[in-house]
Amino acid sequence: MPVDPLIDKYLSTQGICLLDDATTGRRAVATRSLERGSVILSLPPLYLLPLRDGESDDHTDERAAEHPPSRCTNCLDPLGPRRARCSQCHAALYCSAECLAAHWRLCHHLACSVGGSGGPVPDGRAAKLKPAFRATLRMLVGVDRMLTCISQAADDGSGSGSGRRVAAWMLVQVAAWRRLQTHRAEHPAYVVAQYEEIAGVAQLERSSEEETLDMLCRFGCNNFAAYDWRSGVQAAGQVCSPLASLAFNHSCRPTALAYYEPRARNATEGCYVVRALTDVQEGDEVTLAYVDALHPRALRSERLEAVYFFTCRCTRCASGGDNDDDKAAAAAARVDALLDRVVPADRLPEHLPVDLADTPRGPEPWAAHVVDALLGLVLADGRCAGEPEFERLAAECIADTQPHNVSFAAYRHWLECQDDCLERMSPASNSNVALWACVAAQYVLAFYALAYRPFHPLVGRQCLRLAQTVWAAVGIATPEEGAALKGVVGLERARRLCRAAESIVRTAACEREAALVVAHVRLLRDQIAVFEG
Ligand SMILES: C[S@@+](CC[C@H](N)C(=O)[O-])C[C@H]1O[C@@H](n2cnc3c(N)ncnc32)[C@H](O)[C@@H]1O
Repeated sequence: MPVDPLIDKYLSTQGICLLDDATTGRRAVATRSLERGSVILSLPPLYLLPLRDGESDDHTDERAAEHPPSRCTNCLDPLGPRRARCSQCHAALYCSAECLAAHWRLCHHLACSVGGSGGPVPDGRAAKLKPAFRATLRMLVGVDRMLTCISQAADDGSGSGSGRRVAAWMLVQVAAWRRLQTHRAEHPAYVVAQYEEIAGVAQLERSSEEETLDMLCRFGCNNFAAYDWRSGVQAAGQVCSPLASLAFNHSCRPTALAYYEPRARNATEGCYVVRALTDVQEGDEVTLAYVDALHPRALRSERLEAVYFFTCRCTRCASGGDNDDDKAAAAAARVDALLDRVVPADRLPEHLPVDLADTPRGPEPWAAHVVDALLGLVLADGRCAGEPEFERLAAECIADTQPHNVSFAAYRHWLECQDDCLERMSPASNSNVALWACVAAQYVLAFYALAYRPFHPLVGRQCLRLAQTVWAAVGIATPEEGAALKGVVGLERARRLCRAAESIVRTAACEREAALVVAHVRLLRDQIAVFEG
């Protein structure tokens, strides 16, 4: 059934359509084949909320203080000395005059002066609210203002001389906003009580309290986090992009990836971008991961049920095993079952390099084999024929492992070990620290490759991290340790990892992130080339 003429038309130009689905409401299906890395959607969000220092994207941090704005309203970069302030509302802050101009053209011309010059949140009123809810209040007032301005300007007739222009993307986003699910009845009482508190402070002129509560429920189960492209793990803002929320269902084995791109390709303004993580065939569903695909199934389900109010029916969670038609999904489900295993409390410490006194021999064969298969696939050197082949090989590599080797607990252990070693690594440190860092980084890469798609930017970034760690280790190793290092992961491997990192981030990462990773890769490859004469 058609959803909305505007939405249907827009999506058809992107190579997808929305189909009714008995389980999920609607699902986005490819109407032509979409190549890995291709942009499926690139649309400015209806609203982008920069988080302030101390605020988290889920607003659960009760200690969060109401700090002054710390990030640019347009690109989410930290505000530096070149900061610029909108001269009309005096509220919107930008990292530069360029961002101010881009944001004005994009949408600020529309909503800037509405509601006086007091900024997006009514003066003084925000102070009545617990700090943890203030980001939601700012989002609520901001989205309400955008919706009002867009409908008023559309009624005026765009270009009518009021200076307000309604762009096509705004109408598409508003049409999608109206169709988003609220899951109102499923919100627990304590969440509704929080929303009532926020609605009471916001006092939106054009929306009743009921409508305001619906808006808050929509945010709760549809908004996305925008990550800082430098760290990739720290939320820098919250994105309200209704079309992306309406179109894409969740999968623990998603076919696409979404991120906020401050200056998207062919545009000066920020867009919420959805890109294919793998080749998508005509008729296949395009999905995103609403939760971390590396988390065990129980943790993923818990979060999906608590925040998004559904029981996941994705191919990975619904797969019955070997008899499935979708062999790759069955392999992913087998990997899932292994990652889910519980480690007896007394087993994990055996693997901890407690005092880092022992020289590591290298990671266990399964991890080295998974990394080899990954490099074979990405570098297309004939050692791994394609993604299904990679998934089959990866599942085989870990089939006979023990829970203390392959499980979520083991992943957490190696991640902590990597971070710990990297922090301690210096030219003066015991060079075993560097060797352990290489071992840990290789394990982490193997886990990423198992749980995310091989061309996921996190996999690319970890390839770079491992290559950088090897290079740092070379700098501080004694000749004997150098020999041990070769056994762990040598410079030839580091070179291959560099090529893989570049290829992966060029496929699906945010452009700014990809540019940063590529610059690091180039530097490292030059250093290795000089070292080897
Ligand atoms: C952001 S919306 C996605 C669009 C939605 N299908 C629609 O028609 O509005 C999220 C909602 O879609 C449904 N959904 C998304 N992914 C799902 C999945 N893997 N399993 C079951 N339901 C899902 C749930 O009702 C969820 O609350």
